[in-house]
Formats: sequence, C-alpha cells, structure tokens
Amino acid sequence: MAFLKVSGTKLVGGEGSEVVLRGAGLGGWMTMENFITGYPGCEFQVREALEGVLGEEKSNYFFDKFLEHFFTEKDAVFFRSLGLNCIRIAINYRHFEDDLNPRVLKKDAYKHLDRVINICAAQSIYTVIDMHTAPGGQSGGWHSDSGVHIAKFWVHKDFQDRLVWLWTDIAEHYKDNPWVAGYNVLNEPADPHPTHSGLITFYDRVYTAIRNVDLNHILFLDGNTFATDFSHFPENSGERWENTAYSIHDYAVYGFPNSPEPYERSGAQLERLRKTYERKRRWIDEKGLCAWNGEWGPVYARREYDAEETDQINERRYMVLEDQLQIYAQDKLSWSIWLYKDIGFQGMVYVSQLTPYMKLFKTFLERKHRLAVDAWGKDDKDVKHIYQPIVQLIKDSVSDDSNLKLYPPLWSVEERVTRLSRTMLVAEFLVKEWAEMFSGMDFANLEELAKSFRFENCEKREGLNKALRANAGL
Ligand SMILES: O[C@@H]1[C@@H](O)[C@H](O[C@@H]2CO[C@@H](O[C@@H]3CO[C@@H](O)[C@H](O)[C@H]3O)[C@H](O)[C@H]2O)OC[C@H]1O
Repeated sequence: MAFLKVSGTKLVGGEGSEVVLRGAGLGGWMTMENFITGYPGCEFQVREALEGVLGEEKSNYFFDKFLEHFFTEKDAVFFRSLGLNCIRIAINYRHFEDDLNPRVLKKDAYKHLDRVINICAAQSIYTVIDMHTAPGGQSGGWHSDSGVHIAKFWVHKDFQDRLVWLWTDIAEHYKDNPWVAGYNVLNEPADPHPTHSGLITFYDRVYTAIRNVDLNHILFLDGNTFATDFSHFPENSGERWENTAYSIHDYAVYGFPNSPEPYERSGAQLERLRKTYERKRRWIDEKGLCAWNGEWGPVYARREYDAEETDQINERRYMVLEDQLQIYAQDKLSWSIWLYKDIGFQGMVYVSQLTPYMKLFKTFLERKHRLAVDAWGKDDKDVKHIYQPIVQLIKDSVSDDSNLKLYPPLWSVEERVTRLSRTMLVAEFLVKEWAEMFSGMDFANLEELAKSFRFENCEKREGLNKALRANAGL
C-alpha cells in the first residue's frame, strides 16, 4: 500500500489518484478535555486529584480502562459505515514523557495509540496523529493542558527541544505505517510574537527532525492563532517544507450559543460563512498549497439545559453544518469534524444518560453548566453579571484602549476575564470534588464507570451523522 502524499493542492494515494480525507477528531481520548468527558479544568489536574483520592494503582487503572473502552473495533466499524475515511487522533505529550522525567519514553507509551491506529487500519480508516498539547502549553486554551493562560512553550527553548525529541520518536515508530496519513505537528499554536517567529523556527526544527527519520508521511501544519493565521509563514513554504499540507480550523460563529443572531440561511449569513472560510485559507490558495480543515463543527443544545428550545436550536445548528459541508464539497476540501465522541455536546456519538458515569456526575455536571466552568460553547446567563464588574474595572482603569487589546486578538477583555476566572480559577476549586466522586470504588466499579464510554453505551447524533454520511463519499 502506498503512503498518502501531497501533490500540489491535493492529497494523492497510489498511482497519483486523488484522496479526500473526510472524518472526525478523536478528541477527549488521549487528550481528555473538560467539556468532552465532564471534569473541570485540565486533564493533568484531574489525574493528580484522582490519584490523591484512589491512590496510584487504582487511578492508573481507571484511566487505562477509559482509554481501552473509549475506542474499540465497534467504533471503527460504525465510523466506516458512514463512509468516513480518516480519524485525527489528539494526543497529549504527557502520555509519552513526564515533566519530572523529560525525554524518557514511558513504558507503554504507544500501547493505546498503536491499538487504535491498527483498529482503524483494519477498517481502511487513515489516521492523523495530532499533537494536541505541548510541554508548557502552546496556547492559553484548556486544551493545551497547561492550566495557565500564558503559553510557555514559546519562551522556553527546552520545551521546544522536548517536543522535537518526542516527534522524532513518534516518526521513528510510525515511519513504515501507510495507514497513518501524517503528523499534525502542533494543534492550534498561539505564538504571541509579532512576526510569529517562534512558530516558524519550531516548524523548521521539527520538520528537519522528522524528515531525518521519516520521509514518508505528510506533515499537517496549523496556522498560528488557533489555526487561523498564515500571514507570517515563509514565502517559500512550498519548497522549504515538502510533502506538507496546511491546516485551518473553520469554526463558524453561527454554530455556537454566542451566535450574533439565529442562523436562518440568509444571503448575508451564507456570505459570512464562506468569506470567513476563504479568509482563513487565502494564503494557502495564493501559494498553491494543499489545505486541510482540521477542526470545525457546531455544538448542540441539550434538553437538560435548553429544555423546549432544544430542537429548534439544533435544527439551526444542522443548517450551519450542512452549509459548511456544501462549501467544502465544492472545494473538494479534506476535513475532520470536531468531534467523534463525548458526553453530549458536540460528538457524533455520546455517552448515554443511563450509564453509571452519567448518573454519577449528573448533578455535578448541572452545577458546572450553571457556573459556565467550561469555555467551549459556554452559556453564561446565570453568572455573567458576577464577572461584569471586573471587566468594567479593567476597562475603566486602563488609560489607552490599545492596551486592552492583548494577544490573542480573539480574546476580548470579557473573554479573557471569563477564561481566567471561570475556566481556571473556579474550575480549580471543583477538581477535588470531581475526584471525590470516585471515593471508595474498587477495580470493578472503576471499570464499570470506564465502560460507560463504550460504543454500545452511546447514543448516536443522527442529524449530524446523516449529514456526514451524505457528504462522505462525494
Ligand atoms: O481541543 C479543541 C480546540 O482545538 C478548539 O480550540 C478553539 C478553536 O476555536 C478558537 O476560536 C475560533 C477561532 O476562529 C474563529 O473564526 C472562530 O469563530 C472561533 O470560535 C478557540 O479560541 C479555541 O479555543 O476548541 C475545542 C477544543 O475541544
């Protein structure tokens, strides 16, 4: 079997035939995330807290069982039955090395990644390995699992050295596997340097290190600032980084609770969808390079929180989804929707409310929702007023308005105050409580909880899957 390659603006398989990758991100697995599995804060925090409650052996057992049950052959069979052909697997560097023992590969580092890549290959599903978290954090987002909003990856060379070391190991490990479509070197970098020089230097270094051991695989490079900005990428990127595709993340504002207005498919709204997408990929097109949409997709209303408005909201979200799919189909764009499985906000399949895990965390999740502890698709109607005085204080106290505009530009003063005070500070106080819900559990209880994430214990988001299936084989 031939390796996928980049040829001009396209991905091609054996004998140069075009391959369009259409699939989903396996988020929440080897990078867990707060809204995906329901904990507060960051993955490293809940792992530490659970160890505090259960001890090392039981805590490791739970997370290992979680990884095992979250993705099995049944998931891959279902995924392929929709006609989808690629899964982007988000990984957390912490599975491979420890901050207190850097550059020492952990025992069993590849155990689950190998297993899932092989399960996918057996169903003719390609995989893209996505480095979702970097030592020190490559963005101020919870999804970089750093726990803070300053992305230290860009200011400590040693963090970068460690990631170059890790990618070299991963490339060595998978260099002969053609079912691995490629390596998504760094999810959503947010390098604050005015010329994005940290990112370009890192891409140069990691490119060279990977190419020294692996000439086969495609590199997927995200634009800076959450995969939206290529303005400082080198003029000669095409020659400088061979066999490379460029990744945008095309989240549409209409797919989220903070949409400026209800989505009705008006001419102006359709125009905005298309224009935003075209803006993100403009540089790639101008340079004649290959584009990949590595993340996109609406979130969905939940009956437990949105009551009788749920269906109407979701009909609108499905319209956004379908309109985005239509744009991508016209361009024969390869895409990876976010995401495959979660506890019921965005996933193609989601853990049933009847499972032990969802029953255990029911009231905890309701409180977390009311407090808007997660940033993604937040609904802050119950708590917004509490943070407004802080927002106002900052606005009133900073003399020059230009000083209110900090990096990243997507974060307004409101967004920054929210992110820091709710998703980091409030969340931190809930972490122990999350872990204490596991108190007194034995190995059998822990496996039962982990089994809640098995495919057979999940519901399917039929509207989403229907739209994906309709577009999968185009
Ligand atoms: O792990 C994922 C994570 O990768 C993802 O990150 C967010 C992506 O969207 C970012 O904002 C968008 C930037 O582009 C504009 O056009 C959109 O309107 C914005 O929504 C956001 O800052 C990132 O945190 O989020 C989901 C995680 O699970």
